[in-house]
Formats: sequence, C-alpha cells, structure tokens
Amino acid sequence: MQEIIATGTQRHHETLLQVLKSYYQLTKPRIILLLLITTASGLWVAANGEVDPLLVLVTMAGGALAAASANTINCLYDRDIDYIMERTRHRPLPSGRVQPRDALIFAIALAVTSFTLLTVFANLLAALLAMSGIVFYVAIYTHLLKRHSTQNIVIGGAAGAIPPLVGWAAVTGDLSWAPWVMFAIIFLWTPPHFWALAMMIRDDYAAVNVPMLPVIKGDEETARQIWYYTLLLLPLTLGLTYPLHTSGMVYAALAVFLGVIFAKKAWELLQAPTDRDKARSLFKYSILYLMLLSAGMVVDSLPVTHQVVAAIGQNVQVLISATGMM
Ligand code: HEM
Ligand SMILES: CC(C)=CCC/C(C)=C/CC/C(C)=C/COP(=O)(O)OP(=O)(O)O
Repeated sequence: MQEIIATGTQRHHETLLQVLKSYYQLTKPRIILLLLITTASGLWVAANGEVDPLLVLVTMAGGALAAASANTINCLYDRDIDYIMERTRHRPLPSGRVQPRDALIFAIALAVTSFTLLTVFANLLAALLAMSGIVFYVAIYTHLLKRHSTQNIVIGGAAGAIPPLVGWAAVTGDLSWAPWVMFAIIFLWTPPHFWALAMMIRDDYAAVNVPMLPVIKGDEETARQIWYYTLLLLPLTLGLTYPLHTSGMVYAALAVFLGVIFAKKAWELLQAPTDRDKARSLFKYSILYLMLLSAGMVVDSLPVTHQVVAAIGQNVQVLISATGMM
C-alpha cells in the first residue's frame, strides 16, 4: 500500500514537472537569454558601467517576462503551421500538451506582471517599450507579415531589437542616439541571423506557404542579401565608439574582430549559396556574435576597464618617451 502511494505521489510530481516544462518551452527560453544579454548592453552602457543591482534585476525580469509573453502568443498564433513543420511539431501547443486557452491566460499574466514590475521599479517608458515589443512582434511580424511578405523578418526584426532600448530607458528614463544605434545593430543583424537558418530549412517553410526569402527568391539572392546586411552591420557597430563615444577602444577592437569573422562566413556563403553547412555555420556564429558583441559593450563600460586601458596608455607613453630620449 505504502509503495502504491509513493508511486502515485511520484507520478503526480512528474506530471507537475512536465506541465511546468511545457509552459517553460512555450516561452522559447534560449531566445530570451540572448534578448537579455542585449538588454544588459543597454543597461550598462547607459549607466557608464555603474549599474544599480536592483534595477538590473527588475529590468531583466521585466524584459524576460515580456519576451516570454510575446513568444507564447507567437506559439499560440502559429500552432497550425508549427504542427506541420518538422522543427516545431513537438512544441507544447501542436503536440497538445498545453491548451490554447491556457496559453493565452499564461501570456496575459506574463505581460501584466512585466508591465507592473517595470512601471513600479523602473519607469513607464521602459514598461511601454517592452509592451511595444510584444505588440510589434505579435501584430506586425506574426500576424501581418510572417505569412505574407518576403520582407517579414526585416521589418518584424524591429521587435527583437527593442530590448537594449528597454535597458537604456530603465536607467535614464529617456532615449538618445546610442540606444538607437544598438537597436539598429540588432535590426541589421536579424536578416543574416534568420535567413541563414531559413536557407537550411527552406522546404519546411515552403510546405506551410510562409514566404521566407530563400523560398521565394532562392539561395543565391538570399546569400547576396545576407552579404549586404553584413556589410552595413560592421561599420554601424563601430558607431558606438565613433562618433558617439559611448563605448571605447576595447569594444571597438572586439567589434572589428567579431565583424571580420561574420563577414568571412557571409562571404563563404555567398561563394557557395547552396551549401547548407555554410548556412548553418553562419547561423550558429550569428548567435555567438551578438552575445559577445553585447557582452563587449558591458565589459567596455566598466570602470575597471577604463582604469586598465588608462594604465596601459600611460605605460606606452612612458615607453615612447624613454625610447625618444635614447
Ligand atoms: C524576426 C526576427 C527573428 C526571427 C524570425 C528568428 C528566427 C529564429 C528561428 C526560427 C530560430 C530557430 C528556433 C528553433 O530552432 O526553435 C532562431 C533561433 C535563435 N534565435 Fe532568432 N530570430 C529572430 C530574431 C532573434 C533575436 C532578436 C534574437 C535575440 C537577440 C534571437 C535569438 C535566437 C537564438 C539565441 C536562437 C537559438 C535558439 C536555440 O538554441 O534553439 N533571434 N531564431
Ligand atoms: C521587448 C520585447 C518583449 C521583445 C520581444 C521580441 C521577441 C520575442 C523577439 C523574438 C524574435 C524571434 C525569435 C522570432 C522568431 O519567430 P518565428 O515565429 O519566425 O519563429 P518560429 O518559426 O521558431 O516560431
């Protein structure tokens, strides 16, 4: 008898865990992680590296909840095509593990919590920007564009570029050139990021009539467009150092280093547009690229980095004057 009760309890726990896991999966957590790293770049650069830990915590939590809400509504809206595509068939809604009504309630609860948290502990602008991210992603990308335009992810990509604005606004209460440049960096990054993936799984999108660029225009044209966006992206990343001076040379050096690798991979894809390995390599690298570039903005903003750079600068000067005297 004892044993049966124990087994029953265990099973109950398993189911609860499985339910939690399904809701967690609805939020597309790995994408949220990268969105949070880009939020961090806005927070740290705006605060010149001296952030208020509570504000960071609240902004990250609010941003994550907003993105989770947006992703859940996207899963809800797209459950018909997700059911057909191999990559998405096992998601919680198409596989029947979560009911659509429950997903909707979950998404609304996430958005309300996010808005409250950001309004109370950060400010209204940060809260409204996060909500505009949800609205843009759901209404403009998912509803209006995704199934109807080859430019779907170019325009829709603006939603994914909002997190640094949220981070910046949380610190300063307003927006200036620098956060908009961070926005533009992610905006230009999105087409290479996504089209590289779309080249790999073109047939899936074709099967559900989603007009992703590689489906409509083919691999060669997509590789060319990726190349153009990459060429625009690289100089833009340096805009934070010159003319804006909100980031320094440590960031600039990293941006050049990471950018050259990005360009190399985009160039290789341009030379062999039908090579799926090249597309896969660029897609994977795009994620690492944005992660490291955003982390670089954070590190560059820290007072300790300024001190180290200044110390190195002084030593170099001493060395130069010493050699001059010889
Ligand atoms: C319209 C814009 C975008 C589109 C259409 C898009 C599309 C996709 C798709 C379809 C995947 C594959 C997901 C999967 O296998 O389930 C993916 C992966 C990923 N995306 Fe994007 N993405 C966009 C923008 C962004 C942005 C702005 C970020 C973060 C800043 C981001 C971060 C990621 C990450 C981290 C992954 C890898 C997830 C994993 O490991 O499974 N994406 N993206
Ligand atoms: C500030 C704030 C709340 C911003 C939210 C922005 C946000 C959630 C961006 C995510 C972009 C993304 C992963 C698109 C994939 O959609 P898809 O439908 O093409 O992917 P799928 O085919 O995998 O479902």
